[in-house]
Parts: sequence; C-alpha cells; structure tokens
Amino acid sequence: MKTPRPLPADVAKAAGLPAASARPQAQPATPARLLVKVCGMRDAAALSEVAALTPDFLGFIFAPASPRFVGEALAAELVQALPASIWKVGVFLNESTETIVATAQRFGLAAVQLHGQETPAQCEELNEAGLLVMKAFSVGKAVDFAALLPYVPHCDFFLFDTKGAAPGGNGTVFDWDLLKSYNLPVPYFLAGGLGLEHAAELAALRLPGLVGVDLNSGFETAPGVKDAGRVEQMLAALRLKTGTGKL
Ligand SMILES: O=C(O)c1ccccc1NCC(=O)[C@H](O)[C@H](O)COP(=O)(O)O
Repeated sequence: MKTPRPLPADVAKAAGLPAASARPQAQPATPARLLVKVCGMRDAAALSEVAALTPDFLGFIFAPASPRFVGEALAAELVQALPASIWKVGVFLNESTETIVATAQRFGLAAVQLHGQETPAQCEELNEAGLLVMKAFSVGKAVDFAALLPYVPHCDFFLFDTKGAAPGGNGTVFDWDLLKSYNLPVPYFLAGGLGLEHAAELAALRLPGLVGVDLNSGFETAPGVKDAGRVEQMLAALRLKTGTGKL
C-alpha cells in the first residue's frame, strides 16, 4: 500500500487540516482560508496563466462526454511540468481503477476526483495506489450524510456539487444551508455554479467541514478556457497572495 503524498504543511495548516497524511478523526478546525481548486483545465495558454496564480488544486477532466475533456488538448508533459506545489487532480466518471491509475501516472496526477457512482471499495483501491481521493456527491433538495459513512475511511476529501442535467459543470448553485448539519470527519470542497458574485459570501462562509471551493464554469470564457483575471480576483477575495508563485 502506498501512502498518498501529504498536502504541503503551510497549505494544510491554512485549511485547518493535519500536516501529515493522517486522516482527520474529527472535523477540521475553522480554516484560516479556503483552499481553491480550479477545475476543467483544457486550454494550454489559460493553464499557464492560471497556474502562475498558484491555486491549491488544478482539475483536469477525463470524462469523454464533458466539454472540458482533456483528450488530446493538453500534452501529459505539460501537466507534469506544473509546479509541484499545485495539486493536480484528475476528474473521472465511473472509470476503472486500472484506467484511472494509468492516467494518473501518465499525467503526474497526485489526486483523483470521482464524480460518478464509484463505490467505497474503489476509493480504497485508489487511495492504496497512493492517490489522494476526493469523492464528489451531487446535492439536490437534501443530503443524506449517513449514506456517505462507508466512504469516510477511504476518502481524503468530499466535494459537494449541484445535482443537474450533466454529471458536473452545470453552473448552478445548491442551497449551502443543507451543509450546516454536516457531521462527518472528512473535509469537503463546495462546488456548483460558483462565480465572482459569491466571492464575499464565500470568504465569510463558515460551515462545518468546509475547507475549499471549486471554481469551474463561472470562471470561463468558453468551456475549458479559464479566465485568469477572474480567477485572480477570486483568489484575492479569498485572501490569497497571488501571482508571485507563493501562497
Ligand atoms: O465540468 C464538467 O464538465 C464535468 C463533467 C463531468 C464530470 C465532472 C465535471 N466537472 C467537475 C467539477 O468538479 C466541477 O467543477 C463542478 O461540477 C462544478 O462546476 P460548475 O457548476 O460549472 O461550477
């Protein structure tokens, strides 16, 4: 069994997470700032601009039906060459463990986001393969947190996204108050329709277990083409130091 690479100590500390790879046994402390994941990177020029802003995570979608599917758009070497301080996340939808691990090796991904109906057993397999595991769940009118219990031992993060017509990237917000009763030890990212208009609210948002936000269609000029200016404004609003290669 391989151990997933731990988050950099300063990033973990800012997010109120343990510095080492130890899985939290209790909910994380209130974070000093939210971690930021910019998802759906597909355009090489935009990737370079956004990477220069040093978000915590960059997401690459490996679901062929997505308009943000990496496909042949980005060379694996380009992704591999990104700064080591940025966690590279591969987003997969009901893919086999074998394919996910092979893709992660090819692109140098440290983390995987499972956006379909993946089981706790598959999360465990991927975690044991040395990948940080983020399991996504779609949120509609209610969340059944008890149903997530089997995932707890095998996931580093959860990600709550808005349920919609597409499996992800719907561009719509769910009712964040549904997360007020979250009582599991796995820290989570908030996703779904986030845009600059939410910046102030997100900077002040306190929800149990919330450690990060996921930015996608609200920060694009076209699917997969991120607007670095808008990302930079969001990072600034969430009180990150940007553009210097340092968090
Ligand atoms: O964004 C996609 O096209 C996508 C397709 C299939 C599976 C996952 C996908 N996105 C994953 C994400 O984490 C998105 O950032 C998340 O769904 C929020 O997107 P948005 O509502 O556009 O902010």
